[in-house]
Amino acid sequence: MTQDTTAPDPVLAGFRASIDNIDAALIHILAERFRITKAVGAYKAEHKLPASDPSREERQIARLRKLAEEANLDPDFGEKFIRFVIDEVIRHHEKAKGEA
Ligand SMILES: C=C(O[C@@H]1C=C(C(=O)O)C=C[C@H]1O)C(=O)O
Repeated sequence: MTQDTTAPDPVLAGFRASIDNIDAALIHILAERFRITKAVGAYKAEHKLPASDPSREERQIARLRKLAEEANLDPDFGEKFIRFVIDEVIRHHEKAKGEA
């Protein structure tokens, strides 16, 4: 017999309510991070500083991999996620330099 996927499932709905709250928090946290990195981009453009700082990124990634391990999160996933975010920030910084 196939499962009726339209029937309300309060257990699944409870899990999903929590996932929705966590996703909302992630969006707010990311928005706040991009708000501050935008200010960094403007500062770098004004002071003719390079858009990226690979040694800072290396330290961040090492720190976050350790935090991920301690939090029982796959450190490779943690690194991929922060790399994705940082690459987007650098793209914004390069654009800000082009506009300065
Ligand atoms: C935000 C900065 O600019 C870049 C972006 C980073 C980030 O998103 O964490 C880190 C280093 C830089 O490559 C910075 O230099 O601090």
